[in-house]
Amino acid sequence: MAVGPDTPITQLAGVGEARAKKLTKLGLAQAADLLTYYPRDYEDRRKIYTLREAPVGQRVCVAAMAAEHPRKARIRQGLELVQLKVVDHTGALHLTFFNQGYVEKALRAGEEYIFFGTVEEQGRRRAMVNPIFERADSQSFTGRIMPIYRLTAGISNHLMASLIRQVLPCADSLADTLPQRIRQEQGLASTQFAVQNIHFPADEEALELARKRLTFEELFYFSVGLSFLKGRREGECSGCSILPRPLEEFRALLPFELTQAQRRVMEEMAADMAAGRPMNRLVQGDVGSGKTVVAAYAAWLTVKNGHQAALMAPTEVLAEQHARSLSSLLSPAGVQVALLTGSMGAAEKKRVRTALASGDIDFVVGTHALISDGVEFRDLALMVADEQHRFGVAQRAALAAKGDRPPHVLVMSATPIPRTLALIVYGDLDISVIDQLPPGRTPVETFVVREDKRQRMYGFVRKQVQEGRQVYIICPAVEERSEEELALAAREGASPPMDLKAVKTYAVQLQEQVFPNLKVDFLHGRMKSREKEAVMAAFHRGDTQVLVSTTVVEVGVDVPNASLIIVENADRFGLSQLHQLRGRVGRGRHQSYCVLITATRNPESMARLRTLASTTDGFKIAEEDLKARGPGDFFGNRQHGLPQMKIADLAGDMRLLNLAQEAAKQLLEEDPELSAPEDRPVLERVRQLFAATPDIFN
Ligand SMILES: Nc1ncnc2c1ncn2[C@@H]1O[C@H](COP(=O)(O)OP(=O)(O)OP(=O)(O)O)[C@@H](O)[C@H]1O
Repeated sequence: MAVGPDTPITQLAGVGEARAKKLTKLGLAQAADLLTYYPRDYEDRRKIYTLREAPVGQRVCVAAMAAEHPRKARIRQGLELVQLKVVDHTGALHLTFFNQGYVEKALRAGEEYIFFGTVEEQGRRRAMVNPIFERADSQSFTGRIMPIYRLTAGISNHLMASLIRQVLPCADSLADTLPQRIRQEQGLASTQFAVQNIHFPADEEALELARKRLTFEELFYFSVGLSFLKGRREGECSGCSILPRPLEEFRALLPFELTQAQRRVMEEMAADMAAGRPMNRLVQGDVGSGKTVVAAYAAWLTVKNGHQAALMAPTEVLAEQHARSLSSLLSPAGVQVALLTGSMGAAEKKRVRTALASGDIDFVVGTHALISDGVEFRDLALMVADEQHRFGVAQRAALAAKGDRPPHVLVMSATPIPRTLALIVYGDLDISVIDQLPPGRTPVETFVVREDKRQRMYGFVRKQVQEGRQVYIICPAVEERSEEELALAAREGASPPMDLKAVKTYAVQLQEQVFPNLKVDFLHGRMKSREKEAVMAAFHRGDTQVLVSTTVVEVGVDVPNASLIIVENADRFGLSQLHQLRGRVGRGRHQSYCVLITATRNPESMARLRTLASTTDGFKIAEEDLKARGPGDFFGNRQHGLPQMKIADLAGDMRLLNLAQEAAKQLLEEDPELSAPEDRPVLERVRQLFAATPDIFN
């Protein structure tokens, strides 16, 4: 049967109904899907050893002849094994296959095979368990560089590779969608060559060429799509024009001088908002760099121009804090600030909604509830969102559809994102970076500590409190662990989350047994909004000295008098998250400390924690985190509304990204509508790639 790009996988050899279901889970339904299911890694199986030379303990290929008929034996119910001896002119090797009954018939005495597996020494003899094998004259899976694929239970790498081998011939019928001139300029291989060699590379050089071609292509189509998105916005002149006002007028409201970086970002925003088209800007800043005041400035400008502004915070705790501080900052300037969160009483919510619709409230601060149905604005001209909100393309489009014209959008990110990644995830946004901390901050001293130092650490807590400071103790609470954290813990082979300190129990225990003379309180995400508010307010006032909490204090919480943060089970958190947590201290004039407690013996986990202890540069930490966890985990399964990358390695493909962006720009300058015959396939590919992104073409 000839396989074409749209041949269903069920027609491939080796795929029954059960396997088809599993493959569908991986997004594989037809031949074309397999062609773009790129390997995650490769294994060099080119060298074929003699039995004597094969190194012990490594996965290697050996060539040998079956010296006998395989012997099958049933050990017990559910356990069956096949054994045989293979030989070459240098020696012998004993093979054992568990539960692979077919081997009995697949291997024949006197025939030559290649076996791939780990050579073990069993006493004086050499052995291999469950090797992969094929006839010596075949060399499909041995004797070459083998692709390693992402898999799912019930689908082996061997099977995946054999499926891809079946569909590879149809790569020949693929048209090359990259215009010839771009291919030539960039020195790129053809589609056929690239697809063939990304799966089954002839050698390292061919693999490199294939990877370059496919990565470039992916980044190129992505860049073209983003240019369309941006271009559409720039064509929209319907944004609300916000007239600039002297920065000094706003500065006069503040108790401190703005940093140079804050001023620069404020000017960038003001220029965007005055331009008559909607602003779409991402403001990044390390922890404590003073992002709130930048957002406050945008809101102040908007309101002073007679429009409304909204700010969405990632948690209720933070929404309350922002509402409080922004209200005290901006009300002297005549700005009416209100809070709106999901758990407020119905009557209260109704009152705020009515006031928003009538325009009595100028600036509303809330959680995600703000963009839920039923919230109407008289004249919303600015939306400030947090990066954690997944406030991607789709959400922005939904919001734009609410009013008469799209509002200005400011996305705040407390997680410094490496620049490559920011370009990809927020590629359709302009980016500003607050790369300076307010003056007078001393870096937080960070220590990685083992359980046996616990008593000393409690002593340190008492000392800090005696000096008038306050302390956070963070526990990863069972019920609040995200899937991301669970996956991370599972990967590191950590025990199930039973031993984790549950917040409430731990707080009570500390109060009664460890700090009877201090005031200890606790906070977690499951508490009622009012309770949370009361706990945070008491901590802000300094009534509580030790606050035991889950990561609800992770982002944004600002209590400058707190000088010590202790993180229990620190190895369970991602690096960027720990950096955020650490950012809760060191926000005032006092020398501050971060203590990371861990019981882990895993060297990688320890290395990660030490990285954190050695630097306070959030961008450096984010890069390490990205390297360790990969972009998928780094962002969780965050929907940003833009296409997923299949091959581009976001941490490392900066140079290719630049080339691809340049090429995209040049192409669109030459042919803005992509209407020339050789450019039309580009348009088609971009359409497919961005099929799920609302609003890109129309
Ligand atoms: N230019 C400045 N000079 C002095 N203090 C400042 C300045 N800008 C902001 N601050 C203060 O620094 C603290 C941190 O500011 P803010 O809460 O805005 O940080 P952030 O960037 O949101 O950090 P995080 O992401 O950690 O929440 C606040 O107490 C704020 O009042």
